Amino acid sequence: TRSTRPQRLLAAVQKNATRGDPRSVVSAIDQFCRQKEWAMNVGDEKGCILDSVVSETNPTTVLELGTYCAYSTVRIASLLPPHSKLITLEFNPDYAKIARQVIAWAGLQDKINLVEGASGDLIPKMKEMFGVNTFDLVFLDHWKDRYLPDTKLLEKCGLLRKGTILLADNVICPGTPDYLEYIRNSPQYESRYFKSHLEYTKVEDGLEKSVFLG
Ligand SMILES: CCCNc1ncnc2c1ncn2[C@@H]1O[C@H](/C=C/CNC(=O)c2cc(-c3ccc(F)cc3)cc(O)c2O)[C@H](C)[C@H]1O
Ligand SMILES: [Mg+2]
Repeated sequence: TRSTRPQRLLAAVQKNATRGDPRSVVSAIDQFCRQKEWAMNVGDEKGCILDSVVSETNPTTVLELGTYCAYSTVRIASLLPPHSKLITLEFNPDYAKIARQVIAWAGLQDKINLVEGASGDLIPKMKEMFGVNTFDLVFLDHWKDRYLPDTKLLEKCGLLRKGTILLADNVICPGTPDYLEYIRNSPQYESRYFKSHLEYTKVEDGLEKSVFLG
């Protein structure tokens, strides 16, 4: 049977990227998506904004919602200080399988915990599963209608602390209107919009960075 796009993306990584070199994995995926097949990775333009937020946050504990092919997973983990942890949640086993291989090619297995399952089920288990107290940074990039419920769940589970950063992809395209409305009007958050473009296109999109005020 015909291969899937994530399988072809992985093949491009294994062909064009250097084992153990996360930046070459990121470049290989961007090249594949620009030259061969579009895929819904945060991409190189928004990726630079992601890099700057990660670098200035210098997080010890990161949560990513929606791994897909692990493009942003690798991008984030490559910037983390030693002994820091990135937990990424992916409920589709086929994508998880591809993502694990991309992460392995980048040589970042020691910094990344990919957990298969739905965020709604796993977020309440973060403390018991990983001894996480609170997250320093959360990257939201899963189904767009799940950003708001999962943010409220993170609050309820006490996984956010004063200063925790939430960074949300696609707040314009495809759009996350209920999340934006909530986070921009809540006295518990200070938000800022970083205007950019939908990955590999000229369509407007952007990232919303929100600080939890506690
Ligand atoms: C109930 C489960 C919730 N909990 C969950 N728990 C765990 N994992 C979850 C959960 N919900 C989803 N996932 C996983 O995360 C991934 C899903 C990612 C979704 N991303 C988009 O839909 C998107 C679209 C466009 C786009 C823009 C313009 C276009 F024309 C076309 C496409 C661009 C973008 O940058 C985008 O990120 C993965 C596929 C999916 O298995
Ligand atoms: Mg996205």
